[in-house]
Amino acid sequence: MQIEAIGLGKRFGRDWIFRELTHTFASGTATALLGPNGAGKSTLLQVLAAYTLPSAGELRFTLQGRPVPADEVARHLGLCAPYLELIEELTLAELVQFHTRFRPLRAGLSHAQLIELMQLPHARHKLVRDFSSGMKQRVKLALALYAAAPLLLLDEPTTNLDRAGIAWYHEHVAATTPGRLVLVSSNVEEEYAFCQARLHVTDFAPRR
Ligand SMILES: Nc1ncnc2c1ncn2[C@@H]1O[C@H](COP(=O)(O)OP(=O)(O)OP(=O)(O)O)[C@@H](O)[C@H]1O
Repeated sequence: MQIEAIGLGKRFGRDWIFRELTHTFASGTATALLGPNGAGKSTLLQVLAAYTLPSAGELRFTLQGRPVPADEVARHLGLCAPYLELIEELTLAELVQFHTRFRPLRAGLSHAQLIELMQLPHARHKLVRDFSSGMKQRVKLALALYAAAPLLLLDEPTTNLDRAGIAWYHEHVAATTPGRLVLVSSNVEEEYAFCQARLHVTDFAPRR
């Protein structure tokens, strides 16, 4: 997947968050979207995911040389974000079953193997509601990382992870990101250190 942003802008009411953002996010690259709290990292990620409409400019999505309409981008992405809720009434096994019906796993990976990769086989029949926040984050990350999706979007990916969880994140990022277009919204260096490119949202902040 490649995303081309041309003169992209987003505003809420009268406040522009970013403006005149022109950038190509090339297939096979990982880019960190950086900036202080409130700079607009999550907003930019959501606009680039075609979750939120831009207020100005244009986005072009291309997959293997073919244009992808914005309303089809969701089918091609794995997303892990704090605002993405897990279905808490399901057990982990049920959640994986449900989620993978519309977001299949990469070829050859079974549900049981994914739950092993999460290091949660002991919790497979436990309600997600009763998971710790770190366990929930590992579930969210694994579902995104191991989705058969050419676009991977990670918003504050190490939220709620302890040291072991962060080591787990690094291991699975290394295993799953090559060849994909990856965008990481973050202000924690260790969660975006693997990214080859950096984009500072504040470089596109309008003058007030
Ligand atoms: N739906 C919305 N309506 C109005 N304002 C919004 C909305 N979503 C975000 N904002 C505003 O846009 C600005 C950028 O928010 P955003 O969450 O994108 O920043 P961020 O860089 O991801 O911040 P953080 O590091 O704190 O997560 C903030 O001022 C926020 O209040």
